[in-house]
Amino acid sequence: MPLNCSSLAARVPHVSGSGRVINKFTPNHVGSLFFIHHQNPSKYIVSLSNFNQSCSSSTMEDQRNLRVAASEPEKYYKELDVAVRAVQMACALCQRVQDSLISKTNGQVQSKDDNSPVTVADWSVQATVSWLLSKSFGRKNVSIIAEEDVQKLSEADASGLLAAVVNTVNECLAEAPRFGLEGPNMALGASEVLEAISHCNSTGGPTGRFWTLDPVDGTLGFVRGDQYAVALALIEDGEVVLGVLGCPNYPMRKEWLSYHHRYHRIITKLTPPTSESWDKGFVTYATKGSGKAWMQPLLHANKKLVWPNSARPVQVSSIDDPASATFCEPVEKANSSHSFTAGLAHTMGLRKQPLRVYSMVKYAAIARGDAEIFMKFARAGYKEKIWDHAAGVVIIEEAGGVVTDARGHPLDFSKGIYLEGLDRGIIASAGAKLHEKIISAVDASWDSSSL
Ligand SMILES: Nc1ncnc2c1ncn2[C@@H]1O[C@H](COP(=O)(O)OS(=O)(=O)O)[C@@H](OP(=O)(O)O)[C@H]1O
Ligand SMILES: [Mg+2]
Ligand SMILES: [Mg+2]
Ligand SMILES: [Mg+2]
Repeated sequence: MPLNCSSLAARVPHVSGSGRVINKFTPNHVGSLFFIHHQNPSKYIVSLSNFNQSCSSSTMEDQRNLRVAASEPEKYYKELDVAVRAVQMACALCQRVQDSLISKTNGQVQSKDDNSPVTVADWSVQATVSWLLSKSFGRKNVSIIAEEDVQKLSEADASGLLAAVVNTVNECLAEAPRFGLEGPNMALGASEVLEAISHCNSTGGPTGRFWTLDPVDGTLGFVRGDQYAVALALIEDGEVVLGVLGCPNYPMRKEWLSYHHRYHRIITKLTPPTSESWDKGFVTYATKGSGKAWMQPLLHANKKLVWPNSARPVQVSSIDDPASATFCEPVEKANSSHSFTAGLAHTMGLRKQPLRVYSMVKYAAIARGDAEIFMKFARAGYKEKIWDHAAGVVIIEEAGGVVTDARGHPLDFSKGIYLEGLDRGIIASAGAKLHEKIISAVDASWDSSSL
């Protein structure tokens, strides 16, 4: 079989036509140069040996990468690959549901016991991702902690809601082949959908492996037509080892991030759909210890895109002067004290207005260099949940940033559902220098605060 771009691309999920040149193939390759991204070198090597081609590396660094890749296959490759595809599918699902929520306002938003909102999208994403992980890795090998449960869906008067969830899940899973995943042979029934949701009943802890999923983070933003995220992470022996964040409404012009509430209207009126797939939304991801974080466009946003999807690296901002830094925080005052962060901003000499954005999109904004600081100080007694942070933490760290609690201690994902022991609040920043300044500012003002 001749080695050419399409035959190799068919075997190597992340190959694209726009990466860095790392190899010349000789003697029989078709086309003079091949372009490849670096996040999957091990697969790449497998393909080369299958084809029995010789290759010459273009730089010393590439030769080193190739040797490393050949001797040490990338850990969590398969998990990352499935997780990225599943989050891509979840983003497609969410966009469909958000469009229908906004155009119809037909009451598909429910309230949970704590009065927080939940929608068809939250349950449907949880069922879909749970089903896809079980399909890919075997149900008994997959443990998941996720936000939603089936209680409300199982109530006697919830048959309409359950039917909407079942439809939404099946509509999404029918698209699985386009994302390179296997869907069900026939549409799932209500009991299978409920089973997939309630399979997410892991309690986490310090040993073993489990996934953590926030099917829709920032549900309030979601129902308001604004920012939200789909967050999936894998935790092994208490450490987040990979994270994937889908941010379907993230504008490629970062100034639009702060246009919340009016965002949806503006983005749909001012930017007609074009062939440019980067106008809005992406999936960002990283594997612990890789030193790289990636971002790829949403597949469904551009019907012309098929898997393998292309990715590009993301990096935190190099700004370390607070005067030029942008800080982001939750939109809702109830979720984080705006007055305390305003005081910190003043003390540190931050000049810019806070960027208030719903959901873990804030983590994505730091990872891709659109903001430098994220601060969250929840009211005393509120316990942060692991699914609200796990994916964002590993992505920021691999993009070059720092995430700790507001005392400077790492977040502890080994204690079950909650980030037990979290001190004061959460700080993420683009680098150690900025980070230290924030922790010092918190130290200086904590005792006089009412938190
Ligand atoms: N009282 C209180 N204090 C602190 N945090 C809370 C609180 N209530 C909820 N939550 C969690 O906040 C998640 C959304 O967080 P955000 O940072 O995006 O806040 S905001 O929506 O921008 O205000 C939100 O996630 P989702 O439920 O997935 O939307 C909640 O897990
Ligand atoms: Mg959440
Ligand atoms: Mg949620
Ligand atoms: Mg919620």
